This record gives sequence, C-alpha cells and structure tokens, in this order.
Amino acid sequence: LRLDKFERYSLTFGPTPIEYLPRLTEALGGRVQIYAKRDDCNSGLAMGGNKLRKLEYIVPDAIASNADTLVSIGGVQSNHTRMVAATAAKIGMKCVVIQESWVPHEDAVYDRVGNILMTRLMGAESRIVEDGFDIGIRKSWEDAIQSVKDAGGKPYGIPAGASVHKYGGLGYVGFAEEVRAQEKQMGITFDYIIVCVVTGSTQAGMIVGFAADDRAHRVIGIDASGTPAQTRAQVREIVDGTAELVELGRKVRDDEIVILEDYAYPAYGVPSKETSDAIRLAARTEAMITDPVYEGKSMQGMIDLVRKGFFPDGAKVLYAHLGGAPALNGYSYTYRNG
Ligand SMILES: Cc1ncc(COP(=O)(O)O)c(CNC2(C(=O)O)CC2)c1O
Repeated sequence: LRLDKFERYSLTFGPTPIEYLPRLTEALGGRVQIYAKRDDCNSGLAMGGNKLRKLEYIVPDAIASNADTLVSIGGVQSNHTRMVAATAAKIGMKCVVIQESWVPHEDAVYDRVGNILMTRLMGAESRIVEDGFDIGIRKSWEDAIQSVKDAGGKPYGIPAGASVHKYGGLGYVGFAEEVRAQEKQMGITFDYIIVCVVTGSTQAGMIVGFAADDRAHRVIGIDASGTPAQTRAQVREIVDGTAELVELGRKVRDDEIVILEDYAYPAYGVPSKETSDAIRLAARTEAMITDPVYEGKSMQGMIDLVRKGFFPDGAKVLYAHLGGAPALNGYSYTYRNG
C-alpha cells in the first residue's frame, strides 16, 4: 500500500504494543485467545489515543496551508478535541474547539473534568454549544472556522473525529501495516480485530489496510454512535477515498464492511448495564481501563461475541484499545459504587 507517498508528522511514540490478556481470556472460557493493541498508550501528548494516529497525516497539510489555528468539534467530553488541542499546543498553533451537547449527563462536574479540563489546560478555546449529537459536518463548526477568519486568523478545519477529511483514514492503514509486522515478529496471525466505530475513519483505515491481505471482513466494527446507518455511510465513503489514495487497486465490497449495531444502546455516550459490566471485567482481570462512551461498548461487544460462540475455538482476537479513559471522570456519579 502506498502509504509512503504521504508525509507523517510524528505525534506518537511509534508502534504500539500488542499484549496477550490471559486473565480476560480465562474469564471468557479460554477457548478464544484475547490480545490487545494499546493505541491508548501511543503518545505522551495528553494521554494519547486513536486520533493522534490520524492527526499525524493531517498536520503536514495544516502546516503547508500556513494555518495558525486548528478548529475542530466533538461532544463536551470529546477525546478528539482534547487530542486536537494537544496537537496544536505541540506544533505551536492556536486551537478553537466546539463542544456540542452530545450526552444527557447526570454528573454535576461533567462539563469541567477529564477531556475538557485538559483541553482548557492546553490553552484551546473550548466553546460549549447546545446542538445535539451528530457525526456529520456541523454549522457550529463552520461558524467557528469563519469566526477565526473574521478575527484575522488563518484556520485549518478538522471535522469530528478527523474522519471526513481526505487524509482521515491513512493513520489506520498504518495500524494494519504495523499489525502485520508485529504478527511476523510474534509468529502469530490474528483472526479478528475488534474496533469501536463512531465517525468512522479508524475502522475505515483498518479495512483498507487489512484488505491488502484479504482480512477486511475480519475487522469487526462495534457501533457506539447509535446512528449506525449514518456511521456506515461515512465508513463506506472513507474506505473508498482512502483505498484510492493508497492505491489498494480494488474496490472494497460492501460485505467486507462489518459493523455490529447491537451494543450502542441506550444511546451515544450512555452506558448500559452490560457496558458497565464489560468495563468492570476488563478492569478487574487486566487493569485495562475502558470508558462508557467508546471502548466500554467495543469491550461489551467482544465479550458478548465470545460468549455467543461467534469466534471459532482457538481463534486469536485482537482488541484495538483506542483510548477514551479520561471521559470516565465525567461519569463518577454513575460509578460511585465501583
Ligand atoms: C476512545 C475512542 N474510541 C473510539 C472512537 C471511534 O473512532 P472513530 O470516530 O474513528 O470511529 C473514538 C472517537 N471519538 C470521537 C470524539 O469526539 O472523541 C470522534 C467521536 C474515541 O474517542
């Protein structure tokens, strides 16, 4: 895959570790071997996460455009806007982020801890607006870009999750290349990759990357948006654009895009009992912390799939941990009893 055509601005420590999870494997019956690739531990920038892999391929374009301000968008406890604020601080640009009201929350401190606290500490201008959840291109974001221009700045717009951006899928094509190299070193092959999907370019990049060795359909997306049709359409669009850029050489078929819709309930950003049970199981067997918005739901999906016999005995399953733990601080009331 021609990833080498694209400039990458280093924001991470390099290849992320893959580790076997023996106690979680055991707790789930021992027939399916569970591993994790720790993209939650990928960087020293503000507790890291999947968006930095994407931003590595977007920053060169931002610098080349002579911008002085990164402008992005997410929910109040967005991991993405925290990572855009971190990137701006690191490359010496200003930052404006729109925090839409994506989640009906019960925690009194929800709008001042975790991600938004760090975003503010890093000097970004964080503007909370009343608009609700939507993964698409938003007027609030377009208005923020215009407001930077009106103030004489030079904005560079990054859409939600850095997904609907021409280079949004490249980072996770790199993830697939990295996994292949690690499989060689480890002498093993993963049969499935589990990934949380919301704005789509994480899974889309993986699908293109793993299409190179016919494993695109083994990338199992667990929807956490609660708007699966919109998420699927966005994944499809990003797969096609990214396949073109890296010269995959063929069209990815619809049946190679696997997104499971059964675990996003009751709504985006709202954990179910099963989500919280999954978070506790991973925490108590492996001290691996997942969050109620994103990774807790992909963990819930993986656990349910193992228990339902979705994976053949002996299968090796790679859980992509994409970050997200900081948002837990906005759910302290939910988890006040552990
Ligand atoms: C920890 C974590 N895990 C998975 C995802 C889903 O990734 P995609 O948006 O690329 O599908 C996010 C995204 N978060 C968004 C955010 O605003 O933080 C883009 C929605 C995430 O933060």
